[in-house]
Formats: sequence, structure tokens, C-alpha cells
Amino acid sequence: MNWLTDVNERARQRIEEISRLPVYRDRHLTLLTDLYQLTMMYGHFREGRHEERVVFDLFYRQNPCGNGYAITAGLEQVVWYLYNLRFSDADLAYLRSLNMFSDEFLQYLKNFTFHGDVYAIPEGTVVFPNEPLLRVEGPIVEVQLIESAILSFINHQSLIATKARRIVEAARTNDGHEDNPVIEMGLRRAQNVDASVFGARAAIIGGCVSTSNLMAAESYHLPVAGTQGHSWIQSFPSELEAFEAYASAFPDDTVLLVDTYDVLRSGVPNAIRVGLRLKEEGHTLKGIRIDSGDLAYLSKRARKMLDAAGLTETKIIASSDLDEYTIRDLVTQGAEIDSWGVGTNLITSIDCPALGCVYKLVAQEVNHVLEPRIKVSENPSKITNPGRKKVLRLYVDDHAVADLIALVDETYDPSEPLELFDPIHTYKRKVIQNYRVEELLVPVFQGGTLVYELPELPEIQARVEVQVEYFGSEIRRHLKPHGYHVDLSQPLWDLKQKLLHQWRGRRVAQSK
Ligand SMILES: Nc1ncnc2c1ncn2[C@@H]1O[C@H](COP(=O)(O)OP(=O)(O)OP(=O)(O)O)[C@@H](O)[C@H]1O
Ligand SMILES: O=P(O)(O)OC[C@H]1O[C@H](OP(=O)(O)OP(=O)(O)O)[C@H](O)[C@@H]1O
Ligand SMILES: O=C(O)c1cccnc1
Repeated sequence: MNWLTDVNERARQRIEEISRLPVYRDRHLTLLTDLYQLTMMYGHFREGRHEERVVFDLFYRQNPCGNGYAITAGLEQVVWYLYNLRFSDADLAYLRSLNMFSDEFLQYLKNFTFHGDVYAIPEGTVVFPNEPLLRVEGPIVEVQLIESAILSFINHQSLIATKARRIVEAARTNDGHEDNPVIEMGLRRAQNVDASVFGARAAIIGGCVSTSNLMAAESYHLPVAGTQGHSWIQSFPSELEAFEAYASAFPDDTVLLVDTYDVLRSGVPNAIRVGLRLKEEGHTLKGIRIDSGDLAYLSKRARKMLDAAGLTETKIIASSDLDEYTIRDLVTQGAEIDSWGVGTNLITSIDCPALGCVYKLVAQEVNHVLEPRIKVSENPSKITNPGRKKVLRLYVDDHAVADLIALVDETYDPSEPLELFDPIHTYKRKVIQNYRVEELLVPVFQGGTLVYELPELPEIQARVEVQVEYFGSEIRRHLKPHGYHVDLSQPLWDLKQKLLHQWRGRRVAQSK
């Protein structure tokens, strides 16, 4: 077997394995698209231009949650979707029932598969506005059909991974509490099934250590964690009996929920009784969870009580509408909290419900020549960058200094000085020397064949930890971060200006 077929075979085996995960098994999402994709496809088919090649970029325009960057996630779902994309008999019967499409077109869809090329920035990468996170090339009908689904996958998971990163970093500011883990607990408040499972996956990418969601844990082999609900405590005649029963069932894995009645007068004293009993029997009370009230005050008092009783190893877990702001504030107040259970605000990204990725046509083949395309807007920030492009990350001394969006056939010699300029305020310029270039978009599909071996989740999570270190604290801070430079190469900038002038010329001619 030669090198290439070996890579392809491993990529195929991995996606087959992923397709069997509980979260993907028996799923069929071909009709997870907007009607207009089908009507456009039909229009292209009728015009005989359905096989014409196009290039689309997927990108976002503004960092989510006031962050200085986003973390990419969702590529695995995109790959699974494209790999399995077929119209079933039931899909075709439904489309026929709409009385909108000809038999010929439906017959054509019967043999439909994805034949395109996809280049993508791997999951767990730090990215910035306007950078193509995916570049999709292929016959216009195929590239068009997939727009809605792939946007939904990348938008959702990248958003939650970024939100999780903010929360995890806020928790890590708690110096005295070694690793400060964040546990994802959002299932009940997520916008239903996929938002909870893929949201948990994205939360792990962002740095959460475990989830309470069993389906996510089973699918992705994640550490699963849990305590008890208030109903458990309420269902016993007394809090102490509830604690005793739970500790007897799980003597080495008990975290007691102490806020059902009165944290300091009842919950913590009862937890201490159970903790001491466990200690006598050779076990350790793992933790207590405080889920209401003043978490700073209660955690400090609880810590003192636990320590005074000799239960120094018992950890304190906090939950209750936590987010990065409350966590940071609690840390500032000196709260004695060792780990954080975070649900609603993380899984829904409550202060920023959408990332806003878009998918835009940037090139089209005409008579076998690929021509760049531009989308003009009254709002200059919405004018697209035309042509087949790559994203180059430029490093000096292992520090990311700027990203450069360039045309694919451009080459750079890092031993030569490179002048970068702000694409809007072009007088702002800087020269870099002795830099290193990393090309962020990697091949994923070529001619419909999967050529990318999807990484395991721990690898993606570890990638995030490495990635963020390349950026300065001014870009990483949570409040009003400094904008990172994402520049256009000179040839791309020139091409964009040329197309804008051509468009202006046509507009003036039409108005005469
Ligand atoms: N010391 C603190 N500083 C800042 N925020 C805190 C502090 N302690 C708790 N909080 C936050 O304040 C909010 C408290 O909300 P609220 O008073 O509605 O509910 P609660 O105390 O959890 O009680 P319940 O669950 O019974 O409604 C939560 O978001 C919690 O994370
Ligand atoms: O506050 P969040 O960040 O969303 O974290 C999840 C919340 O879900 C549970 O509460 P819930 O009242 O639903 O159930 P419970 O009675 O078991 O505590 C848990 O106790 C947390 O408070
Ligand atoms: O295990 C827990 O403590 C838990 C799980 C889900 C939601 N709230 C809490």
C-alpha cells in the first residue's frame, strides 16, 4: 500500500468508527437544509450548469462573547455529514410530494454524492474574523446543498468551545486551587438533544474536564461526573439519612449537596458527620456542592469547618448560574472553591447566542477558467474577499504576530522581509523578518475522497492549550481584548480593489 492510500484508508476507518458513535448512529441528515438550496440546485440543473465548479468560503465576522478570538470546532460533524451524504428513497418521496421538482432532477439526486474538495482549519485552532475556516470547492449543486448544515455545525460548536474557554480560563485564575476543573452540566437547559451532546463535546474542546451528560460521555469516551439533585435529599426523612445512603452506595465517589436546607447549620455539619464515618472506614468524602446563596461566604466558612474536622481533602464544588464573570468575581473574593459546575450559561452561550458564520461564493469556473467573485455591500466590513485563498499564520520567535489571507498560489520566503498592512487603514504598516509561516487550512476531502484522519477529542483539547500560548495576553484577555492583525496579502488586496472598481464602473455605465 503506498503512502497516499494508507492515509486515505486510515481516514476512512476513522470516519467509519465515528459513524458508529451513539450520537451519529442511524442518523440521516440530507434534508437538513433550507428549501432554497434545493430550488437553487434545481434551477442550476435546468440551466445545465449544475456541474460548474465554484469555490465557497465559510467564515465569521465578529468574535463571540467579546472574546479576542474564537476556537474552531464542529469539523468532525461536517466530515461525518459529507461522507454520508445521500438522498434516501424517503427523502426523494418527500421532495416529489412538494410538486416543485421534475422527475429528471429527482432521478439525478438518486445518485448524488459529494465529489468536492474541502480545506479546513483543524478543530481546536485559535481563529479570527474573516478567515476562511473552511474552503469548499466542487460542482455548484453539491457545494450549495451543504451550506445550511455545515454552517449550523461549525457555528454551534465553535461558539460553545469559545464560551467554554472563557469560563475555564476564569476558573484557572484561582491560584490556590491547583487545577480548578470546570464540569459541564448543561443538558437540561440546552436547546435540546444535539445542542447538549455536541455542546458537551465543544465544552471539552474549550477545556472542561468532564460532563454530566451520559450520551456525550459514551459517544466521546469523556470523563463523566455527577453529584445529587435536591430531590434526593428531599426524598429522605432527613438530610443526614440522605447523605448516609448516598455515601454507602458510593463510598469513594461521594459529593454531597449541602444547600437544600441550611448550608452552614445543617448541610456542612451533616456532611462532616458522613465524612468522618467514611474516614473511619478507610474512604474519603470527595466533596460537597454548594448550589445557592453567597458562594464566597459559604465556601470560606465551609472550608474552615471541613478543615477543623480534619477533612482537608474534601473539595468544595460550586454551581448556581455560573459564568466567566461570576467565577472571576468569586475568585477575586477569595472563595474557597476547588471546582465549578457550569450549566445554562455555558451550554447556551447565553450572552452571545450565535457566532454568525457565513458561507460565500468567492470563485466560479467559466469556460474552464476559475474567475474570482465578490459580494459588495454598503457596509465595507461585509464586502467579501474574492478568489481561492489560504490563511497563513506568521510567527516571530514562536509568537503569532499576524495572520495573512492570501491567494492560494502565492509563495513567501521567510528569509526575506515581509511588509504587512492593515487592509482598511492601509497606511498602517509593519515589516517582519525571520518569521515562520503556518498554513492553517488543511486538505480534508479531495474529489469527494476523505483524506483527513479526524483526531480524537483529547488531542483537540490539547491543541487548544498549545494554540492559545502563541498569543499575547492583550489578545487573550476577556475584557476589551486587543484586536489581532488579520491582513490581506498585496495580490489579494489588489484583486479586491480591481473587482470593486469593475463593479463601480458597471454601476456607473448602467445609470447613464
Ligand atoms: N459572592 C458572590 N459574588 C458574586 N456572585 C455570587 C456570589 N455568590 C453567588 N453569586 C451568584 O449570584 C447568583 C445568585 O442567584 P439567586 O440569588 O437568584 O439564587 P441562589 O442564591 O442560587 O438561590 P436559589 O437557587 O435558591 O434561587 C448566582 O448567579 C450566583 O452564581
Ligand atoms: O445553574 P447552572 O449553571 O445552570 O447549573 C446546573 C444547575 O442545574 C441543577 O439545578 P436544578 O435546579 O435544575 O436541579 P436540582 O434540584 O437537582 O439542583 C444544578 O443544581 C445546577 O444549579
Ligand atoms: O451532577 C450534578 O451535580 C448535576 C448534574 C446536572 C445538573 N446539575 C447538577
